[in-house]
Amino acid sequence: MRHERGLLIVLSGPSGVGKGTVRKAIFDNKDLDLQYSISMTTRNPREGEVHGVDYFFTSKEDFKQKINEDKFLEWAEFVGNYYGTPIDYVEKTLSEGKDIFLEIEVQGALQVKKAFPEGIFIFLAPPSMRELQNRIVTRGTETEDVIMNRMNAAKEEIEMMDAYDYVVENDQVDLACDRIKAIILSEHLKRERVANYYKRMMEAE
Ligand SMILES: Nc1nc2c(ncn2[C@@H]2O[C@H](COP(=O)(O)OP(=O)(O)O)[C@@H](O)[C@H]2O)c(=O)[nH]1
Ligand SMILES: Nc1ncnc2c1ncn2[C@@H]1O[C@H](COP(=O)(O)OP(=O)(O)O)[C@@H](O)[C@H]1O
Repeated sequence: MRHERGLLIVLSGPSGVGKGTVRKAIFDNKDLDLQYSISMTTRNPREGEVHGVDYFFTSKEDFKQKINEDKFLEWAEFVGNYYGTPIDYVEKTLSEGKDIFLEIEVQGALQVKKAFPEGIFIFLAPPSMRELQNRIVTRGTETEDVIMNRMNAAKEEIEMMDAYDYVVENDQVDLACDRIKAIILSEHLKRERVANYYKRMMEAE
């Protein structure tokens, strides 16, 4: 049958918009059966972050070696650090027919789109630039310099919104979470309908 592989879902958007928060809400909600792709990064762990849960933390040397060994589906340099999606787990999950969920920044999402045009690309957008800045400042994990760099990156990232299949506003976490759930469920229905129709059509006289 067609479409027996799982769905690849990419949630992307500017730093501070609430990707991590919304992603956690989606995973806490048991309506969807998704596997999370844990990224590798060279940035230092923040307080409370756990290796192998939030990220695989590594050195720049090790990261570069893995780039050369083609271990990443995509990777990007973002405000001075490397971030990448280990390819093996993505491939394994999809081939088992399970859905995989990636939370990555915009350059990486565009690379994934080239490799997996059938993926579902969701851009999480802030209600306003002022609110975006508020959220990064309120989170309190970055210095003023880093916040400025991230705000500059955000302006460029927001320009890439058109390349996505869906734009979801993160005004309230539970609403954004519901919208994303609705997108994933309807993509499932769409694929099932196409697959069933295809089967019926091929079996019919
Ligand atoms: N391209 C790419 N971006 C990633 C990956 N993992 C995380 N990111 C993104 O890198 C950016 C910085 O991440 P991080 O330092 O954790 O900051 P935060 O997301 O703002 O809390 C965010 O936009 C993440 O979504 C990855 O594997 N690949
Ligand atoms: N809908 C929302 N309304 C208000 N604050 C939010 C919302 N979503 C996330 N936040 C807050 O904004 C900050 C950045 O969220 P985070 O999930 O770390 O963003 P990202 O992963 O995109 O960088 C956090 O302090 C988070 O609690």
